[in-house]
Amino acid sequence: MKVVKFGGSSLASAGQIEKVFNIVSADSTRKIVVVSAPGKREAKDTKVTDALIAYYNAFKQQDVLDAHQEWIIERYRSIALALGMDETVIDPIAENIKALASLDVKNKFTYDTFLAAGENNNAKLVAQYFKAKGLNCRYIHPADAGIIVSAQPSNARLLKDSYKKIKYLADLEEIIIVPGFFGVTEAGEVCTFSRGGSDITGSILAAGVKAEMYENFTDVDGIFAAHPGVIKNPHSIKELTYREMRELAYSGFSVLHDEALVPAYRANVPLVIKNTNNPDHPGTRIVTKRETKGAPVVGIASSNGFASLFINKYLMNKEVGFGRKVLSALENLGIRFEHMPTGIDDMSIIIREKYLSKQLEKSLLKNLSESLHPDELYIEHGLSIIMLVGEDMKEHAGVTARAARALAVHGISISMISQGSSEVSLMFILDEKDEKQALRAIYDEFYFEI
Ligand SMILES: Nc1ncnc2c1ncn2[C@@H]1O[C@H](COP(=O)(O)OP(=O)(O)O)[C@@H](O)[C@H]1O
Ligand SMILES: N[C@@H](CC(=O)OP(=O)(O)O)C(=O)O
Repeated sequence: MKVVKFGGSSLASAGQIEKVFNIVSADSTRKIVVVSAPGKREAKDTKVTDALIAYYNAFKQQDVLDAHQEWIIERYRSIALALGMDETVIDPIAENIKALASLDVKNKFTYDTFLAAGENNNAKLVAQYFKAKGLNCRYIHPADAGIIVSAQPSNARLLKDSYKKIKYLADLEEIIIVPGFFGVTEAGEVCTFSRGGSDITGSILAAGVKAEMYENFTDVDGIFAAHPGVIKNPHSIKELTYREMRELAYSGFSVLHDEALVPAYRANVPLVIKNTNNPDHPGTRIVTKRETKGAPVVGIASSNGFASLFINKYLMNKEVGFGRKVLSALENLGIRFEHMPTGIDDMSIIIREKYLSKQLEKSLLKNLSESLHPDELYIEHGLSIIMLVGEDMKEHAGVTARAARALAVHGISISMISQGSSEVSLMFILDEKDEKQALRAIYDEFYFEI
């Protein structure tokens, strides 16, 4: 059996839902369907999830709510009517959206309950439509599917025991329609994964029922070798390993949530990214191991919003415990870090700017200055990372030199270079203003080999 997940772009309108129906009914092994909330119909449109966030903010500020509620209800109404469904199917959806305003604003799961309503109502609507079209299907709430998660609002993690329950879904007769993006805590509270988390639901269910495949449907013909917003007509990748995808998802390939890889990978379920608008295209397969050797660089990702904490002290390499003191200072302030390129006498800690408030920054510099007495200590903002990814990079000499030369030719200066010992990825850290040009330069350098 296959688990199929349809993203918001695949469910944004009646026309899209019609395509989803055709895809599901074309293959009788597609038994579990995970749906997102209606997404954008065109670039400037608003996703239902974002409209629910705006609704929640108004609710929290005790603002007027009617316009927010109406906009969301209207999204579902226009879809249902265009699908030829009876107007009354909207009644329970409208009631549910309005009832959110009676939740307890102080409950830490209220925000998640608002957001989850986007997928929950959509899954019910889709199931009703599929049924009316003669498909033997059933809506199942994540609590009944067995998706039980830790009580971390907006950042849920599946509790391992959940898999014991989830596997019963494999024995059900009907096609199962499950809303993505959220689970419930042991106390029964609705708790979402982080944004884009319907991909995680699909992966969990695929692992739980030991699916033969997890098909993730979106609006592109698979994963491109670089962001389509920066590179015109980028090369589409036929096959990627889980490790490569993990690196790419981490560093900016927004097409798949990076946490969605683990469940499918551990259960050895192959994952395929496919296009709802072009379902005959084979898409991109994500596999545990590649059969044939690949090009040195299979994908190039980039991401901005990084800061670098720079510490220099003469004879740092001889000072026992130096690194521990740096990491303890970060830990004590609850700051997570991403990378740590080092030299003999210096060390840089790369941190996402969103996790470094002005106040934290001040405390961090003060603590480090007192505990380390460094020669130099400062934080640089406005950095981007460019990540070249490929498991077979280690077998090709000169990848770093080629990438660095491509940047030099365009006059782009590199702040730092970092490569882990597994050599799956090679990272350049540079000024945010150079990010797009750097991506184009490196893409052009490796383009013909990808
Ligand atoms: N390397 C990449 N390959 C393919 N798509 C990418 C890549 N990087 C970013 N994207 C973007 O990701 C989008 C799909 O992700 P998302 O918006 O989450 O879709 P969905 O709503 O279907 O879940 C694509 O439309 C594309 O613009
Ligand atoms: N609707 C949620 C969850 C999700 O996964 O959506 P999508 O599949 O459209 O990325 C969000 O926007 O974050």
